[in-house]
Amino acid sequence: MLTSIATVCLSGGLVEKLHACAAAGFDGVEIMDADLIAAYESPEEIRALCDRLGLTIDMFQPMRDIEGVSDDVFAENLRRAEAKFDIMQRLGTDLVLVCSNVATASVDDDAVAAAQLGLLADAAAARGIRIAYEALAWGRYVDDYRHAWRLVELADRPNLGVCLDSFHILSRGHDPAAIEEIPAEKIFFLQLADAPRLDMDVLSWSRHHRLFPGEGDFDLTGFLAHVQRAGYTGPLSLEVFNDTFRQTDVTRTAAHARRSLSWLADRTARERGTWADRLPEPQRAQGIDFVEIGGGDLDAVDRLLDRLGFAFRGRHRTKPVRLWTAGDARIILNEQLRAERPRLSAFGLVVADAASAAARADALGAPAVYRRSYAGEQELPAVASPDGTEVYWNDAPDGWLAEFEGGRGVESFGGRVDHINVAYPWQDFDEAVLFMTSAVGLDAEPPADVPGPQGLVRSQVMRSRDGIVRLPMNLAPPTAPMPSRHIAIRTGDVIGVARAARARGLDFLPVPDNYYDDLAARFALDPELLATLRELDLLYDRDDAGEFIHFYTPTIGDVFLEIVERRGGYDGYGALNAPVRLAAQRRAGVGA
Ligand SMILES: O=C(O)c1ccc(O)c(O)c1
Ligand SMILES: [Mg+2]
Repeated sequence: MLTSIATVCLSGGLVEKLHACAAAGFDGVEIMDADLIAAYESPEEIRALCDRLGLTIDMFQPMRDIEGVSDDVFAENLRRAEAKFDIMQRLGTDLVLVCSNVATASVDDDAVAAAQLGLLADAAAARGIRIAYEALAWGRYVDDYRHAWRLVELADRPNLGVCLDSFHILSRGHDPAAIEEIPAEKIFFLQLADAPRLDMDVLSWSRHHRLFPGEGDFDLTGFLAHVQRAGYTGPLSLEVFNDTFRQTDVTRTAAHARRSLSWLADRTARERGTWADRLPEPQRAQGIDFVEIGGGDLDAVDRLLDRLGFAFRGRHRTKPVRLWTAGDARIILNEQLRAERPRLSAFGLVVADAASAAARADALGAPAVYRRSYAGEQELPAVASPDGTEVYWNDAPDGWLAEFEGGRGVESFGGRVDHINVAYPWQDFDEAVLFMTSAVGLDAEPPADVPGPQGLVRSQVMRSRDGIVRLPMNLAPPTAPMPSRHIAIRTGDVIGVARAARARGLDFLPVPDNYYDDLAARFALDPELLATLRELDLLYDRDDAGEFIHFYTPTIGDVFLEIVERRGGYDGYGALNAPVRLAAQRRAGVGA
């Protein structure tokens, strides 16, 4: 597989972009005209740099508003094109992207447009240059790749072909199946972008909201399978116009971009049986092995877990690490991590083959992490996720339990981890979605916005298909403090757990009275249940499938716990209660 990326995807100057593309392992680049214009290096210097970095310049782009014009406008367009052909020869690249005319087209006649493309191709041929014609989704007369292909066929020049761009095709709902009718040698270039389904004008959607493959809603494996069946063997190139990626760290974003192509090739091979670029087998998570809270001093977390009704299962034989459990939920407290404040530092997943899971994450460019361990102790392979939270894999899940000694043998309530709620700053969110999809094997649910006291918090649940692993991810508004992460424990009797915890002296996150008045208005609740909810600071939700009752502990450092009970088939997270929780936490000084 050859990989490429348009320089428009990245932040910084052209030279920085090229260094980042090479470091991320791309084979080539599409150089955006605007990036070259703003650079102080000459085309010859850029060419030499690409040579040195081992990058091919796969395409120069874009050339705009060429065809479908009057004769005098066309004469001027040819002059403009010749000047850019000069630049291309100095860059040493032989392929130029010509976008369908959006601005100056005045002649809606295929014969005229094809004749002009033919003349442009002839001028290019004299210099050994090839033209890739692309239908922009908002082109004046040509906005469909099938139309672009008809014009290319009509013009009939050996150095004129099409550029296919998944965004323009899929955003308009055009059937990509007809790609297979285009001869392979006429598909000069392939640009890939994903995008969320948005109800907005297609130009703004394209210029601001494109995403790397695996981060949006497009069926890119289906799209790529058509391209493959057409016989295309050129580079898979990313062309992602996105406001966030144009601001984020260039090296990190280039690596993130490269990961998206590895994921796409692997997923296409598995789903469609076409591309051969497979990564190690994805491992389905069968359960949550543990969740770890790290920090320099975790005594307050010990007290919290004790009062909540967790059982102390002992200290690690060789490390400053302690284990608390409630039924199948295992929480590890790790004072080896020198974070100032307690935080959610890691979680472990149970899989059939931990080494394969780690090899896959490694192939996707995730950095491996290691913990000190001694002979006889179970070693778990792990990588760092984009926010630094470590993900461990375990295929012998009870292996490490015996490393803990001196537990008190106290009974806990019956529980298991229901979900782990993580949070990302705005610039890392899409990268996190791709990481959780590609390296951890979770699927993205449709996102939702939760109104918080300092802006909308975007919430996106990543989960295993069977719902055993659920990872709601929150995106903080840019100017708000990062939302704390939390661990939610599911139990069959949240009221009993709450009562016992209160009797042991646990503070709860206090819920305003107004909330209960609203509950009474929204649901015809049994007065006794309503009184219990009010008394114990419990939150409530209900849908057609069932009921949800839950409460939150105070936040310690950057982490807190939630105890939940799901009744019937309730499958959500009490989204309507999230604004109340966020407001209550702000009042309690969290994130201040
Ligand atoms: O938005 C644009 O102008 C633009 C330019 C070049 C492309 O390849 C493209 O897909 C869009
Ligand atoms: Mg394009």
